Amino acid sequence: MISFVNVTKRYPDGFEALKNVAFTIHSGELVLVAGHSGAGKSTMLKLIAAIERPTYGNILVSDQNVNALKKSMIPFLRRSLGLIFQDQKILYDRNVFANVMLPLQIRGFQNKTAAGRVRAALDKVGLLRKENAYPITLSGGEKQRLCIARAVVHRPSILIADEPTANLDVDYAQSIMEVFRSFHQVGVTVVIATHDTALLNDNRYRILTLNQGKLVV
Ligand SMILES: Nc1ncnc2c1ncn2[C@@H]1O[C@H](COP(=O)(O)OP(=O)(O)OP(=O)(O)O)[C@@H](O)[C@H]1O
Repeated sequence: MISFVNVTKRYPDGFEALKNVAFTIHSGELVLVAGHSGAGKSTMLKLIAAIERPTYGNILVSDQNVNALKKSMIPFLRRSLGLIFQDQKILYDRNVFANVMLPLQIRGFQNKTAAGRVRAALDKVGLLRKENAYPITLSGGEKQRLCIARAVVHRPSILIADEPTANLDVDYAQSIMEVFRSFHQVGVTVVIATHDTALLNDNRYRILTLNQGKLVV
């Protein structure tokens, strides 16, 4: 579960990106976050992951009060999260397998266990055939799948994605959404910020809409 209780985020320059925002996303839900450019979508996702901290209000993620977390506890919060942000770099000097392996190596997994998990993650996103490929040879959609595989390889219960279908054509965007839906179907909570009108017109999804930092109700 993710809960925002009257959350305001003011950046150091004084700009209020979120104003008194309150909502709850229940475990296992798939929710889209919509709004104009600058509405505060990325800020909302960064607050969930404690990449940014709120100025006022409380944020609960899986029963943890994120604002009360000491810096040293943030890695424990992140273990339950899979993050797909635009600025996460793919390593071009390693193949697909090694890119997805990296988060597990950092967490100290044994190679054999880790290799099984990497292949399971690549299989889920449809990239198993490309495990030896170098990222330079992948299409935009395949690179996005690589980022998703890397985000889910430690089996998080919550997936957070910022504009995961940006710059992809309609067919690729739909297939990326299928990947997110498949995680949702096995009980993962999925939160996706998007501008994608095709997605936002799909009435299967609950949508949280932001307008100038306020939640539209
Ligand atoms: N570190 C920061 N310092 C100051 N202002 C910031 C910072 N990060 C974001 N902002 C401002 O906060 C507002 C909301 O930004 P945010 O990135 O959350 O919007 P967004 O809805 O994700 O926009 P987009 O769709 O263009 O990505 C914007 O006006 C942005 O300029």
